[in-house]
Amino acid sequence: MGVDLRDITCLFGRTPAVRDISLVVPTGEFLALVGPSGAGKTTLLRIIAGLQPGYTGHLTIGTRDVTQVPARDRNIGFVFQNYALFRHMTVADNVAFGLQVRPRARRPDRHAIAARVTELLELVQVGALAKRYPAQLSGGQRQRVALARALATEPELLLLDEPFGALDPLVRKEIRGWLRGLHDRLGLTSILVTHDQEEALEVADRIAVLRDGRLEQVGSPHDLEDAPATPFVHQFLGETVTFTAIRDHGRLRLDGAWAHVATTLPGDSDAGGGSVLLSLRPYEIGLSACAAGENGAHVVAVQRAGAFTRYRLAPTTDDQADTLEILVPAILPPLLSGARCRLDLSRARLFGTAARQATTLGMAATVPA
Ligand SMILES: Nc1ncnc2c1ncn2[C@@H]1O[C@H](COP(=O)(O)OP(=O)(O)OP(=O)(O)O)[C@@H](O)[C@H]1O
Repeated sequence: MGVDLRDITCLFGRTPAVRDISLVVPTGEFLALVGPSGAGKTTLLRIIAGLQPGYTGHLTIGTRDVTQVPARDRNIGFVFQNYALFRHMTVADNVAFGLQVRPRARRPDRHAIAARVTELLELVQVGALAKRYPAQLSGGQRQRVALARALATEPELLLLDEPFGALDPLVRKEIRGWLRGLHDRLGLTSILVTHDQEEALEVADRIAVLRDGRLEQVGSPHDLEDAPATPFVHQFLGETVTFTAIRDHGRLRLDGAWAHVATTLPGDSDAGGGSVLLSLRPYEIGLSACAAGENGAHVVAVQRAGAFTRYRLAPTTDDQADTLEILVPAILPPLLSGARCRLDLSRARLFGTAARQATTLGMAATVPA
């Protein structure tokens, strides 16, 4: 069941928690909602769930305008981090609960409920734990049971708010891969709120980045990495190294402390002036030995970091304030501390001050540098 949000705004007092968000989540998609704390992720999820009154705009789930439809009639499954299981009920009773509280006309009989519970517990791989109480389960098992409970009423839309937040990283990694498989097998539409960018990049078809209640960008992990709409999106999804450059008749030149360092820069499709932000992942910067007479960056420190070598570089021998750290695959011949080198920044995304457009080298390569 797809979701269509149109011009959704939600105020708490006079403070907007969600501002004018329009977003379509097609049937079958796995969407991750990410953003800093307070960005409005939970509020948006609660609006879709029907748990958040007082918003404006239009919300369609499937083909139904549900703006005025209460939560219990939306046929949605929820799993929240703190959505504790009922402690006094067994695992099986917890999962059966959603079916048992249905009005008599829509409630399956006792045998059908028992069969459904068995099927769901098998599905989430906790079939042997049906008679246990929540206190007798591990965190990962509890979240699987919470998921089985959410799926009991056969929702077509699954909303997950930090469902794995309390789990240790290894269990978390395993359970999210498993959740993605379940989503595909059951043909669900899922929306996952997460603080964990890696989790979002790993499981989601598309990621919606929220900031201050606004939708900053929505796209596939690939889109967001290759063509982030704003520096914020690029920085939010991973570590970055940034430089400022000046636009000068279709060419770029670095500004500030790095201006005189030998550098290969990306092409620029904008022939105007002004300054540009160059943003790269630390492992996207290339290092090579300087040509004779070139003014290279200074290698201040070299340290092996797993599959990478971590270099600390400075623009001059006595500038310690502007150093930057980059990662280079450790299989490349190492440069020694004290060496001088040319920087290859050609993989940078460019963010113009006016247009806020991202350009990758691939997109800009048709324009002579
Ligand atoms: N019931 C409420 N009353 C007043 N303000 C609220 C309420 N719920 C949320 N807010 C505010 O709305 C904004 C968005 O909150 P929300 O919980 O949606 O953010 P979030 O992105 O989910 O944050 P987190 O990642 O920390 O959970 C925040 O500024 C928050 O303080």
